[in-house]
Amino acid sequence: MCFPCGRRSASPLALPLGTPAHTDANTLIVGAQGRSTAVTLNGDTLLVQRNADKRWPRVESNVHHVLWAELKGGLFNLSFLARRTPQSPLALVHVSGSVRIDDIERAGPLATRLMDKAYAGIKRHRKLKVLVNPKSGPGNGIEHYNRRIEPVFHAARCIVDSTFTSYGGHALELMRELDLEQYDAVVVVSGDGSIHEVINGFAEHRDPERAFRIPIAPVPSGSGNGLALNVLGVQDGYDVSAGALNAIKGRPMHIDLMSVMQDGQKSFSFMSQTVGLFADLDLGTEWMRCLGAQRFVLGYIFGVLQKRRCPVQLSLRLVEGDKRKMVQDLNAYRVNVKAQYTQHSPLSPTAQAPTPWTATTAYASTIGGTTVNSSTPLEPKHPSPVSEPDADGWVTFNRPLSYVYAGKGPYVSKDLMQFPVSIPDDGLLDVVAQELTSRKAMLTAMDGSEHGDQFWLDTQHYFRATAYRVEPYKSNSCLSVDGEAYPFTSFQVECHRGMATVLSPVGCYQAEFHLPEDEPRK
Ligand SMILES: Nc1ncnc2c1ncn2[C@@H]1O[C@H](COP(=O)(O)OP(=O)(O)OP(=O)(O)O)[C@@H](O)[C@H]1O
Repeated sequence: MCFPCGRRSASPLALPLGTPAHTDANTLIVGAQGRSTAVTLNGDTLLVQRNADKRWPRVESNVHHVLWAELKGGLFNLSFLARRTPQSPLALVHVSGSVRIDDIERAGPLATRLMDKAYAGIKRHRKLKVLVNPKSGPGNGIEHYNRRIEPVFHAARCIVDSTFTSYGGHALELMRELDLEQYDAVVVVSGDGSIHEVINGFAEHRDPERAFRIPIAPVPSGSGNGLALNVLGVQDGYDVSAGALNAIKGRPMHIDLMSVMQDGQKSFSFMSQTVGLFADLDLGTEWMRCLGAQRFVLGYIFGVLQKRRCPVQLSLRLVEGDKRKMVQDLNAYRVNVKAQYTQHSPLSPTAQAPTPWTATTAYASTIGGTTVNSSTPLEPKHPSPVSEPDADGWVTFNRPLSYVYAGKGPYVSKDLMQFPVSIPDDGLLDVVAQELTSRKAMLTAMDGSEHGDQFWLDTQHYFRATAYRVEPYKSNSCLSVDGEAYPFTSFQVECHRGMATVLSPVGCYQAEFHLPEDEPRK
């Protein structure tokens, strides 16, 4: 019999006469006549047919979505995640019932085979520290946790220690004191603000190096959910069940962190820092939190109509300024990481993710916007937007700005792939300097921003750098770090290679970005 999430099985019963026998060696009939369920494992495909369920009679899934399978006291129990349609979120399905006496000998080995495949190389019974932010996004974190996340952990027999955060800064305090022996991963049911706190809590831990080796698993319940989108991909980036599955089955992946030095204080950022238009819209739309990600779109339109100049001086320690080369580096990286990422690397608190990425081709040194790498002899079409480098290799951006947006990870929200060529662990951060341009051009730039199309705009200057500095020449503006408000004073950011760890289903950011087939947009 199949039960929706939460209901428990019937007691083991001898099946009545007349129950159909199993149809082939890979199929097991579970439950009593009339309400029986056929469970078939064929390669990696799990098929569950439950004729009594008129709404969802045929459930197909991948064996990697199996959370648990066992034969216990004559009952066959199976829990897994499946999609009702290819676009649906993952739903929890339970099958539980007695098996025929004749089939008992096959039921045990089938359960073992399901579990061996489902957890190949992955530790079972993960010990999870779960943080739930009740206030993130539209404020339904607790409901999501109780209805859709905790039942998945329960089905996978995880050992869960959960805390609902009570105030801003609570997650940071908990992570600062975290007993590192106790957990395999920290699961964060929130948006990016609570992840920012977890990172900074680890940084303040008495053993920060070990704390940063504890992988973070984002479960999206905020507005932007940048980390969840980058780790889970666009389809699953807003699916709390996919986030829970990644907490149970994901493998460690290194990510770079960025230190933000401001007024003698150091903090860490995992996603982004922005001043100008995007900081104003991020921080100025807090009151629209109930709208979820839509608040960013409305904030952008409002900001463009105001057309304010971003009052800062931007300097960078530049490594690459050739957009085409960046796309080529990204795709070389993706080929490499997919080959390196083993499906069977085990997860334990001390497990090592694959080593941080080293570019196979040396980075070009880029001066004044012109790449001086002999393999990509592109001539600049326009006067350079940056100065000649000083003795320490710093250049200064010399055009009026609408915004500066810097960070790691392609998506900052579902509607904006701001850093399409970002690589998780190469020690470089991406810096976007958007020139002040017409309102029409800025509104048009929204078109395709979910695919990163704005990357190709001539007025969008895109740099890869090891560090950058922002010096405001006015005081009345905003700085947003990972979506959190910071003082609007001078700051310098440096990239720290592979410093933190996240759980990932695939070992790299899940976002495709390629060279355009036709000419880039102007
Ligand atoms: N119980 C609470 N009451 C008030 N604020 C809280 C509480 N728990 C956590 N917070 C704070 O809520 C802030 C916002 O949370 P979060 O970033 O998770 O959501 P969001 O801003 O909607 O999502 P995103 O950052 O993805 O846009 C965090 O900075 C965190 O400090």
